[in-house]
Amino acid sequence: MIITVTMNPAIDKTADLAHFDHGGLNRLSGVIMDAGGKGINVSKTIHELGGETIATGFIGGSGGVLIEKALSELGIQSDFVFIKNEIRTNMKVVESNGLVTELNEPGPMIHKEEVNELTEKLVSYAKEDTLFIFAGSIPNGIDTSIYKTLIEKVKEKGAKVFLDADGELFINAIEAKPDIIKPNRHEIEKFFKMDYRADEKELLDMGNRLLDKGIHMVTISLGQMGALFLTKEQKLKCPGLKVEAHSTVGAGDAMVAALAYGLDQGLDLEECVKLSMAASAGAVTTKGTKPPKRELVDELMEKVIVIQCK
Ligand SMILES: Nc1ncnc2c1ncn2[C@@H]1O[C@H](COP(=O)(O)OP(=O)(O)OP(=O)(O)O)[C@@H](O)[C@H]1O
Ligand SMILES: O=P(O)(O)OC[C@@]1(O)O[C@H](CO)[C@@H](O)[C@@H]1O
Repeated sequence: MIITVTMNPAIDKTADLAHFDHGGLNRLSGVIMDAGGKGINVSKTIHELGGETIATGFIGGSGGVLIEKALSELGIQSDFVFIKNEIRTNMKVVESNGLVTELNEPGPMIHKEEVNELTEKLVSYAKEDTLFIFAGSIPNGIDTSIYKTLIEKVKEKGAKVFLDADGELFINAIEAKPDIIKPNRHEIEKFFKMDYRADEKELLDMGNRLLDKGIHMVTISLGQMGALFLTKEQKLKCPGLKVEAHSTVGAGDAMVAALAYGLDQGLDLEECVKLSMAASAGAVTTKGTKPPKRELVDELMEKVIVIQCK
C-alpha cells in the first residue's frame, strides 16, 4: 500500500491573467479550485493511473472538509489528523504567455499533540510492503527534522520511503536514508551549495554522491528539459516530452506518483521511467492542479525516449 503524507495541504486557487502587473491591480479571470498539497496530488495521480493509496497528513477548517470531500468523491481513501486550525489557500496565477506565479501561504500552527497523533498513525501503517511518500513543506510549529524522525520510525518497521522535499527538510531527511528522492534542479544545486546552473555531468556527479549516502534511487527532474533517473546499477536520462503546457503546477507530483505506482506494481526501471515521464508531461497539460488522464499517459508513454548516460 502507498501512503501519501501531506503535512501542509492547501486549497489551490488557479487563476488566469493576461499579464501580471507587479505593484498594480490585477483582475483575475477563470478562477478554479482544487484539493492541493504535494502528497494529495500524488494520491490523485496514483488513483488515476489505477493504483490504490491512502492520503494522510493534517487537515483542518472548511478547507480541510473540502479536501476530504473531494478525495472521497474521487474514491480515494484518506485518513487525516484533524487539526484545530484552518489549512492554507495557495494562489497560482497563470499568464497568457504560460508563465506561472505561485503564492503559497505558510500554513497553520500545529500543536504537539497533533504531531504525536500523526506519528502514531504513520507508525501503525508501517509494514514491509508499505511505501510512504513524504512530500512538500511543513506548516508552522513543526521542527524541520520532522521528516527525518518519521522516516527513521517507519523504516524501523521495514517500510520504504519516497521523499520529495526542499531546503532544511531535505537536508535533515537525507540523514535518515530515504529509499527514493526526487529533487528538482534547483533543490539539488542548493543542497550542494552550487551557485550556478549545473551541467549534466555535474548533475550526475551530485546524484552519485547522494546514492553513496545509501539512497537507492535519485531522480533529478529538469522541468521541460526532462529528467535523470539514477541507481547504483543504472543511469538513465529522458528528454522532456513536447506537450501543450497550461500549468506546470503538480508536474513533479505526477512524476513522484508514477514512479511510486510503477515500483509498487513491480515494473522494471525503464517502464517506471516511461510512466513517470508521461504522467508528469500529462500533468502539465491540465488546468489547475489536476492529474493527467490515464489514456493520455498511455499515449505519451509511446513517445518517451530513454537514453543510457555515459
Ligand atoms: N513544460 C514542460 N513540458 C513537458 N514536461 C514537463 C514540463 N514541465 C515539467 N515537465 C515534466 O515534469 C517533470 C517535473 O517537473 P519539474 O522538474 O518542474 O518538477 P518540480 O519542480 O518538482 O515541479 P512542481 O513542484 O511544480 O510540481 C519534468 O521532469 C518533466 O518530465
Ligand atoms: O508549499 P509546498 O508544500 O512546497 O507546495 C505546495 C504546492 O505548491 O505544491 C503542489 C504542487 O506541487 C500544490 O498543490 C501546492 O499548492
